[in-house]
Amino acid sequence: MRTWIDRATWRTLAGYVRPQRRTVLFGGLLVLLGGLAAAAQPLAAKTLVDKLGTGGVITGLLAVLVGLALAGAAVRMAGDYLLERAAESVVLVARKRFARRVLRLRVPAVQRTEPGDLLSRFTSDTTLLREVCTHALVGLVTGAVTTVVMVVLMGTMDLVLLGVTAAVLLVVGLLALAGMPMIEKATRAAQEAVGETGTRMERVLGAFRTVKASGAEARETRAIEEGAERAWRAGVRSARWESLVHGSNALAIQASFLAVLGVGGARVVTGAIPLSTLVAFLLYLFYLEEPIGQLLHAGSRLQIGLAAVRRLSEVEQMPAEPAPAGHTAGGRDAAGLVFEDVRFRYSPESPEILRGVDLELPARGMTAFVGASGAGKSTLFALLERFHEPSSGRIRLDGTDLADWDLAALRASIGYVEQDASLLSGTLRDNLAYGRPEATDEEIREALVQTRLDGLVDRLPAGLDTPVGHRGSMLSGGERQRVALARALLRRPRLLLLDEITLQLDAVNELAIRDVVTAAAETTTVLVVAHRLSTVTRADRIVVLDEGTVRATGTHEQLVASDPLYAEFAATQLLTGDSAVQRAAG
Ligand SMILES: Nc1ncnc2c1ncn2[C@@H]1O[C@H](COP(=O)(O)OP(=O)(O)OP(=O)(O)O)[C@@H](O)[C@H]1O
Repeated sequence: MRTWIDRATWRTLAGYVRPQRRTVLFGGLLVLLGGLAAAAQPLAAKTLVDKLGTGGVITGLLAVLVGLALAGAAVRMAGDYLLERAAESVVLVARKRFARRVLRLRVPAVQRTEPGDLLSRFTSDTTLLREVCTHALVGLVTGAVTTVVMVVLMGTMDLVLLGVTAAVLLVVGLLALAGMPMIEKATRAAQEAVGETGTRMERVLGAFRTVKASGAEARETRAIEEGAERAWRAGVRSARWESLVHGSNALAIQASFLAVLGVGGARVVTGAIPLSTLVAFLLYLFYLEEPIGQLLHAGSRLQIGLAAVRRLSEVEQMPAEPAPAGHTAGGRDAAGLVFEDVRFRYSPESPEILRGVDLELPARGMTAFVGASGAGKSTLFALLERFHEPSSGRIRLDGTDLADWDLAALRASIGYVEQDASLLSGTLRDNLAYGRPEATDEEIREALVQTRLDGLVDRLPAGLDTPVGHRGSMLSGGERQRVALARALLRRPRLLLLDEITLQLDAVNELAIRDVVTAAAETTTVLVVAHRLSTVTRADRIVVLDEGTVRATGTHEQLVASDPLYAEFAATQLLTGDSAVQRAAG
């Protein structure tokens, strides 16, 4: 059975339980002692009945019985508490491990997943671990040990009756073995459906206005409801198998009871066993229901947990970036960059996006990348951040291959403003200081003035402490861009990557931002993806990308004179808007 031999799943499970092993062991021992105290009760009862028959004094024995019951219950309670505590800790460990792993995942790995699904694994699947790692594992051991002890004790009393009992119990065992994998399968299906529902929900919330503007509310509601119903159906399927497995226990015990009563009664009549043995045997049968129930419950919980562990370990096996080494800040000077025959495709099946990029960029100054949509401009930036690795060729920063840089040190050198500048929910201050939490108020204010956001901050009700909403939805597109630029500048980068940041800005702000970027280029290596003529004419050099290769490099004037295709591109595709900028400047 796949369930029992899947090594990765067991390894992950063991990883969650290991930190709690002492508590689990001790708690399990207490539960076991409680079970054994219960197991001793029928024996004491048998002696009591025997004593009653011979007219002996029973007060001492009665005290032992009460003492056993009380001590058993107390020990059991303490054991249960310890196991519950360990169970919560197991969930905590799983959540921490999951969070650590997710944040270290490589960008392409995350791009292939759905955030809603990852979220459901983080919140829902980890919760399913609560019982599996403690109660289920302990239940398996204590249930098995108590059952064996009881069976041995029953065997010492009468082997014939034990044979009758064993035959009936065998049926439960077979039923349970058949049902267990079905529980795991149904649980996994239910959790997968929960993940799909989460994905669908995240899709809606991520584009809430588009959903409304497209009138897609009913369609999306139906899709989410269908996912929820699939989860319900699988959950019910699991419940059906669980109740079958658990219910078979009571049925088997009752059937054993009747069989033992019949066979045992006959044996008492023939004098093969005394009445007290039959009474004790029947009592054992009833006590046996608990450890067997424990075993079955543990087995089914284990199946549910294994389904969850399997989903969590799938994420553990996704490719991750190396763990951060000691953070080395690197130098402060502008960075020199060299691309050597860089080729790249997003996946083995996808077309080659960069097809041999050769480029040498000096430290300091602004380089503008221009080219048709899809030429690979943003992809080049993604390679610099090492979100992806080149398929072949090398990129060298300050003479060192990017692959040999400590990832944290490399990223600490870079300020990156993406095409769709992402803000995080939180306050404006959180967003500005995100790349450099230790930035002082003075530095933040300076970055605000540079990016012309000081006026906005003065207008906001709580100034820098105003929440910006989910993904910055309470700011305008242009404001988001400028916050992202201020955030990048605050990092004091050696290499500033700006992906189409002026597109959403009005003339006044564009002019201001251009000045900031030009000033930054005096001390920093600035690479911009440019769509405006005004940006390229200010650049120290322009790199024309054409279908993944460098078509030409030079200044605007040089390229207009030497490259008819660039001249045409500049005339038809670069946005001018210069008259508005000039007016603003004037
Ligand atoms: N994660 C991805 N997986 C697969 N293909 C991708 C991925 N990201 C981008 N692409 C493809 O790679 C090509 C280059 O994309 P890139 O974003 O680098 O272009 P660009 O020059 O920046 O274009 P634009 O000016 O429109 O932003 C495009 O054809 C795009 O469809």
